[in-house]
Amino acid sequence: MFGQNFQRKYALTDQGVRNTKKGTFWTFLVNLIVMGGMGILYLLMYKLMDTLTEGRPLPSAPPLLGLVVLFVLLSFLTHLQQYKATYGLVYNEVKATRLSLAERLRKLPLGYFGKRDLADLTETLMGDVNRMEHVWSHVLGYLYGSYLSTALIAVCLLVYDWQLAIACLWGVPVAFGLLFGTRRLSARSSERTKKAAVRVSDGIQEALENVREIRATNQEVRYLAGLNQKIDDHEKVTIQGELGTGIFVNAASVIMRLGVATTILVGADRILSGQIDFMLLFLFLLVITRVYAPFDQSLALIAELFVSQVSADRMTEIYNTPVAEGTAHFQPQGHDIVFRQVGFAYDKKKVLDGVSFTAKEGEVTALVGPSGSGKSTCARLAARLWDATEGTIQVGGVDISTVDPEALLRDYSMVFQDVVLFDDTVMENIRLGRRGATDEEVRTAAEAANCGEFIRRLPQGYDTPIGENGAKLSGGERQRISIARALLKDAPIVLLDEATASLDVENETKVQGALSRLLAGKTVLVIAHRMRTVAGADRIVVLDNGRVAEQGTPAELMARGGLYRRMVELQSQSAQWQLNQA
Ligand SMILES: Nc1ncnc2c1ncn2[C@@H]1O[C@H](COP(=O)(O)OP(=O)(O)OP(=O)(O)O)[C@@H](O)[C@H]1O
Repeated sequence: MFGQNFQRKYALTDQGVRNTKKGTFWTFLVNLIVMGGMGILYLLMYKLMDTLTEGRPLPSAPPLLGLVVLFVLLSFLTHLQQYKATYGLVYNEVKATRLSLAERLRKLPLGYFGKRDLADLTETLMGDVNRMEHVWSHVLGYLYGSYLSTALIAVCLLVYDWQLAIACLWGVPVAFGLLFGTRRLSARSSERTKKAAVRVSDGIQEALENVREIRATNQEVRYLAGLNQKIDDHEKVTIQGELGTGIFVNAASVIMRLGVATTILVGADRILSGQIDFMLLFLFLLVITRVYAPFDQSLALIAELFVSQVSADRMTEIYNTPVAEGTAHFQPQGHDIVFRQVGFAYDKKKVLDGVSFTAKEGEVTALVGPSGSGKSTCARLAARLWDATEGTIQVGGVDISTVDPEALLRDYSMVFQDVVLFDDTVMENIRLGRRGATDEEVRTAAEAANCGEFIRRLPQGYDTPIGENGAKLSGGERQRISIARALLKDAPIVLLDEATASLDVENETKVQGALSRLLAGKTVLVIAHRMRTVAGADRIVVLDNGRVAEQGTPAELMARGGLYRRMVELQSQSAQWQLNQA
């Protein structure tokens, strides 16, 4: 019952499965003990009836009182344990699940993040886990515990009097059948609601991220109208979904309660024909109230279970996506990067084909080519941010597809155009380059990256918080911080993606000074659009439409008169372009 399928179905951790078992056991016990309470009531009634009809003396109070006290005590203790095993333990499950999902996401190949965007994944980590928390704490244990206790009670009733038992229990399978029959409908409407919710989060995130562009193009009214529409759609499908589920749950509950009427009818008929006495009918009526009580609650719970299946599936999908794996033991002979007949496709679109080149240790290898020719893709593959679909990439003679990405990336520093900074102090943002670096080492790296001067001007120097994604810094300052990080890491391979593209002349000179310190003696793979930047490279690989068009030293390529030369000439023409020429 609680095997692997169960675990996957409800996206539970191993501990979560153990907790659910405990919750089920205690719910089972609680239901039986409460049923025992009904037994005491029945006994009391039986004795009273004897007194009234047969004139027997009233039963002695102490044993009955003892029984009641025992019942209260047992009931209290089992409820307490049930509470602990469901609500208490499950709150840890939420934390454990979020951590294990985050851990899994950390290891997934970048390609996965193209399939599910940020808002979608945030919705899983926050919304879906929250929804499942309610299922784990309020549903699973109760439901499975109630299944077991009802099955046991049903068997006892059937043995005792099968006709009355059928009269009182027939509604249970019919009600459940109705809910299970409409399960697909609930799941589909829940999926619609979920998609609409993700569209709303996407819209809000996009609006916040692009607030500058929206204002600059006077699109506020149009954009907000679009967002409003998404919110209205979400509201509509949510109401439709809840209405649909509500109708089925209430119908199932009414059907189940019809069992009381049939029990009375069958019971009355059998009393009249002298087959049973009134006390037996009374016993069955007492028992069915207890059988229905947990199931009444369960019907709503089952509906919730169906609706929440979409959330569980979205979490399980993360667990089931294969992670980029490999050996943690990475000991290359040197750090030459060798591409051999590398091919790559994003989904089905092939963007690299038969790419071969070597970026040697101690040299700067520049990747150039028209926009969309595959330069950034090559850099991503070189760091195993994605895996090549054809050919091999080696670093120091080791095929990188066999190396654990985390172990591999210890040997890489990356400086990209879009620098990512965290909402923390300058000091901690640079220290990300090498955890455990001393304050002094951070300062030395910052000075070498020409950061010292602007950091000293900040109100609290190195201890100044820089806002979300470094909002309080200029483009050049952000880029120099990322170079300081790379200097601190001092990895043997440096990947540079158009690092100086968006800077003014003064900043560019400062960044370039910092870069030359960073690059000395390393294997450097640089993606550059400006031919001026790459004229000093040792080797240039020219990509065109996903293939290597030509490669060699800048002088060789100039002499060859191919694509590289054309690009150099085109850029020197455009360098003379001025605003008034438009
Ligand atoms: N995540 C992605 N999913 C799908 N296609 C992508 C993705 N990233 C890039 N591409 C496509 O792959 C091709 C190569 O892109 P790539 O970014 O490597 O080129 P590039 O030479 O670096 O371009 P640019 O100089 O404009 O940055 C392009 O056609 C691009 O549209």
